[in-house]
Amino acid sequence: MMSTIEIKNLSKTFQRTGASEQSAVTALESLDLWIQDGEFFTLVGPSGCGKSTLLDILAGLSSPSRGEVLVDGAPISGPSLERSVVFQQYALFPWLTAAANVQVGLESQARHGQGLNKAERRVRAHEYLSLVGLEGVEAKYPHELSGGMRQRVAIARALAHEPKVLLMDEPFAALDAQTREQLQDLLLDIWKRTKTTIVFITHGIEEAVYLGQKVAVMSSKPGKIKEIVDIDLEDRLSVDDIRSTRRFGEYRHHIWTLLHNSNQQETDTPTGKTLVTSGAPA
Ligand SMILES: Nc1ncnc2c1ncn2[C@@H]1O[C@H](COP(=O)(O)OP(=O)(O)OP(=O)(O)O)[C@@H](O)[C@H]1O
Repeated sequence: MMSTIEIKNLSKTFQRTGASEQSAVTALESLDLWIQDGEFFTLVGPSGCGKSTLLDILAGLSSPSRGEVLVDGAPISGPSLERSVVFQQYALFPWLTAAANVQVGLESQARHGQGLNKAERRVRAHEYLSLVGLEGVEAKYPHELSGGMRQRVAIARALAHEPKVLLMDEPFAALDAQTREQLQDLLLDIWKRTKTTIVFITHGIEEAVYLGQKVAVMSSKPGKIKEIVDIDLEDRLSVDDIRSTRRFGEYRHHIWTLLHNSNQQETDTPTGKTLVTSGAPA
């Protein structure tokens, strides 16, 4: 089967120029990952381990120092509407209405002759605002919306042109706990409906376990994948309060242990299954 994203031997080094000398920071070192088509893949790791660097490379905003990243077999050569990004801060255009913000990617497609006409774009924006639970806010400007609503608009905008991959860099970190949980459920619901491949970065172990089919645990200095944990839980949306179940707690604890014990070589898995230690398929 064709994988959507293959990361092979990826390294990223930043040059730093100080007052007297040049130094290099290795943000990512020899990373291998394989993210399947339609997978919900979460990444957790300590601050500075290279999560955003990896996402920027996947987005085509930054290029690898070594190694390669392939999407459906083709190397990434720059940003593309096939890979949408949602950042922590609501990167909406303040001078555009919610509907116009959602249409930004659609207009870009139309300029390249592949898109919808104006009336179709308006309908599509309405559809995607409804999908994120924001019917009726089409004409509102970002400053008239709450933080959670703005992030919903950002998700609608990222999805409206139907990308293959959704890249999310701590998208819910700035929200209050209740809104965050609502948007987690909304995202799971959208993922189930659209089967878009999602790569989701978070600081939150619980968030990673709740959302991910796989959780990649990173270690820092230099940034590496420490372990990939397969999360074998029921459909989160069909179980009441899955976060309180024993199994959920075991996954959370296992990942917590990985993050807090950087010298640890092996750990037992919550389910007794063998953990995958590299992202590459066997
Ligand atoms: N443009 C840059 N120039 C120099 N160093 C950089 C640059 N971008 C990132 N780094 C360094 O690379 C390392 C990884 O940074 P990155 O932002 O990817 O980490 P992160 O895991 O996303 O951190 P956080 O969780 O705090 O957002 C850090 O040491 C950082 O200082």
